[in-house]
Amino acid sequence: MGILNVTPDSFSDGGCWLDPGRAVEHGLALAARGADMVDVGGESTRPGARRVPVEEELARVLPVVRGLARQGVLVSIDTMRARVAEAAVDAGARIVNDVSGGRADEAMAKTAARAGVPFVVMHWRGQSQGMDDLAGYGDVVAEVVAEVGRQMDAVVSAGVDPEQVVLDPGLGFAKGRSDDWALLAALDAWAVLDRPLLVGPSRKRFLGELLADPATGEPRPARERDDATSAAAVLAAAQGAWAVRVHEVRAAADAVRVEAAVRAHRMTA
Ligand SMILES: Nc1nc2ncc(COP(=O)(O)O)nc2c(=O)[nH]1
Repeated sequence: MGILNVTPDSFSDGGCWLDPGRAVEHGLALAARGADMVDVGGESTRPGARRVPVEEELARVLPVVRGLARQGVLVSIDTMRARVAEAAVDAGARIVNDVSGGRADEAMAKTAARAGVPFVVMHWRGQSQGMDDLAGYGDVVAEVVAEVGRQMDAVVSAGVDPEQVVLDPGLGFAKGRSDDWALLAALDAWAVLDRPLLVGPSRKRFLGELLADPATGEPRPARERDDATSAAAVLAAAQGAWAVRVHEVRAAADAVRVEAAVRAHRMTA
């Protein structure tokens, strides 16, 4: 899943694709470089981000969703708003990716149900302003899986077809320093929910901290975390992830193809 943030303030690529024409070009480039789908988002979800008015979010994403869908790209809409999801599906989006898993907008689950498209339910504990202090787990893997399981039950009871649900551990969302690593190291724990898993490690803080400058302790800059992202992508693929959400598609797509080749060889050996 290639990331296409049409925002001025996303943490690693904010402002690059605000022009719809450039955004569509970049989405096509992501598809050409190996993305099976392109995730279009019009509202940054980085910690501390302020909400964007719905009209502004619509204005940012709809021309891009339309332009990409028209060219045959499988488009996912990254939004917490039912109204944006509905308009994006009308414009050709075929997946609804809601980082709040239907919790930020009570109309979202019914909208996703009506749209009849795959619905990503990500682990989320609250809006970006206070997200970091919503961390705090005893057993992060067990608790996150349980919380997402409950959220999946909630959207299914609102009418979403369980077969359409995709789950996501929400790396970087209400997670402390070691939580992201614990989750990435134990994706097999999600098998209990028996749903495809989307994982989003790309350029995130836990990678930056791992790669911090030994002299200064400064985290590696976000744009210099793509190699680590590709490594995380392989580890997710090796644990059976359905998809990995990344900025630098070519590197990650090539890396997971290596993993698939090794896995295929093992099966035939
Ligand atoms: N399903 C899903 N969607 C997401 N959307 C935005 C971000 C934040 O990263 P960005 O600002 O680089 O898009 N991360 C996720 C994620 O981990 N999973």
